[in-house]
Amino acid sequence: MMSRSATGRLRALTQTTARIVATRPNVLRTVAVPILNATRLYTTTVVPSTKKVIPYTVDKFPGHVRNENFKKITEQDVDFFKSLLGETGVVYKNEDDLFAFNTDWMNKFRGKSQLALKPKTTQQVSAIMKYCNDQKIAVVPQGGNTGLVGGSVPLFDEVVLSLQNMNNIRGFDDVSGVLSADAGCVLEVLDNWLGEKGYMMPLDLGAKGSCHIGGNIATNAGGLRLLRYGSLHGTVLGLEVVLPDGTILDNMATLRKDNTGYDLKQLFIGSEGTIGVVTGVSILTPHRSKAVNVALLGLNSFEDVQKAFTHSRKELSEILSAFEFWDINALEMFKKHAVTKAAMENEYPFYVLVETSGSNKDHDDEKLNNYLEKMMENEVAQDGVVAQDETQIRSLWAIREGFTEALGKEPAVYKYDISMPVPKIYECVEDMRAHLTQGGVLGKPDSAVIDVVAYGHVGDGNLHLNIAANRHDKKTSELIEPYLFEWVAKHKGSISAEHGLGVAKNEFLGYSKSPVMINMMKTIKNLFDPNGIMNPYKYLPTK
Ligand SMILES: O=C(O)CC[C@@H](O)C(=O)O
Ligand SMILES: [Zn+2]
Repeated sequence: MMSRSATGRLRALTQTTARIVATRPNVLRTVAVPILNATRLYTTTVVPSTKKVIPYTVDKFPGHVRNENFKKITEQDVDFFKSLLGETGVVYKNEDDLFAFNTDWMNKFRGKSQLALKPKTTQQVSAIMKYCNDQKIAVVPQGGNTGLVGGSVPLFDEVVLSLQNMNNIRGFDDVSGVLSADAGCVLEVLDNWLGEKGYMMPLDLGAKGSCHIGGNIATNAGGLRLLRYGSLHGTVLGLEVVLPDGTILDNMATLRKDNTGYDLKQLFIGSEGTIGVVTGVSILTPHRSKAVNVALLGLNSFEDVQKAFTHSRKELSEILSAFEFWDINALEMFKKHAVTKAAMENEYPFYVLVETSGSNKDHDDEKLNNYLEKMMENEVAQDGVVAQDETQIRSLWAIREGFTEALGKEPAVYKYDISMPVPKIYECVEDMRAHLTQGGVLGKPDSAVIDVVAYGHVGDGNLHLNIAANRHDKKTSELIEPYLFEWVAKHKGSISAEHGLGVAKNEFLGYSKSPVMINMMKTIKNLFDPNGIMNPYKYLPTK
């Protein structure tokens, strides 16, 4: 751990496990200090609890109307699906079993589907889609169901098409690093499997223990490694997709270069199951880094967060693999719900987590130490800890990955995932706090809003603004929306940086896309899905 004495010199702390400390400016060394004891909050399987009474989405967020062009499921339809998938591939009219398919993991959205299907092959997915298209049965493709905008659960009686039984690894080329897998493979399972071969998945999310690679692609999930490895639009080389009419689009390419025509796969990345079902993927995977370091810094202002970020790009350059931030409010929220010891002696308004990944430990250590030393010397950072082993690395990441689940334990939470120029990020948070205080819903003991907390991916200009509340009420909702979206649009940001639109953000698309663009999106949707059966009521504005 590093800390600054009153005289501005760096000093060793007097605690007991192991870390880096600066004894005087320019010299960093490892000393005995404690590491926090944070529990990992994300459970490996996120299953909603049936014990809680969750209101239906259509009751909680009124205004949705069932499209009566869609057929209601009959016993004959169920017989067809059973003949195709067998008894075990069909879940019908069993409230308990259907609960997990109807409810998102945050227990925020709940549909009324009576039928979930669990195909094992692409051919079965194709037969299901052909049947549903012919019969005009609405379908919601579902992966690990860890989304945050209600995109993977039905609203009314749409059939849930779960990819959970399609979880085979199809192949791996250890020269090119290209992995081919079924869409239902769990991200962490793929990452562990690749780990044994010295490779890793190019994306990492807090929900890795539950989310499916197919869902990641359908939502264009960003996550914690995007800064280093880029988005799925770059790493996905090929896709296998079943179109709404059952056609199998086999584009499982493994080529890095291919300039022959429109790059069709890109359309499906981030399409949230509205134009096809992703059933297979080939993805470029990087080598697993031999040397990984994680440092946590305490800072006084968001100005300093930005300075720390700019310096990290300059000083750490090619070994920088993540740069995440959170504010003290997020940390307090984490501590409220997790068993944890403080990572630092004092508290700071802001924290950043810096990760480096490289192939030469000595080289990386030296670079990181130089960077940290500069941050301390220049008073950009007020305090810092550096993880000494894998357990400590996981403990520091557990804080960053734990905010979502901690917030999920609050009575209600308004979640926003926005991107904008980095200097604007915290202005947005402060502005929202002032706006809610002025509006009379924040700041008093009986206020509807408990706290406004902020964290996110600084390197990607992506802020996760979360407003924890005692209840969802009209006054608070109307104060937040469309105020926040107008703010984002004014600063040329995006109303959904990485979580997608689903049923939570689709009506606000106009704040991020022009009418011309929205019309073009609608044309694409109609081209692929003229009957509109794929994940209806979501993604595009309905009003
Ligand atoms: O809870 C959220 O708002 C963000 C979830 C996820 O995108 C993250 O970065 O932790
Ligand atoms: Zn995120």
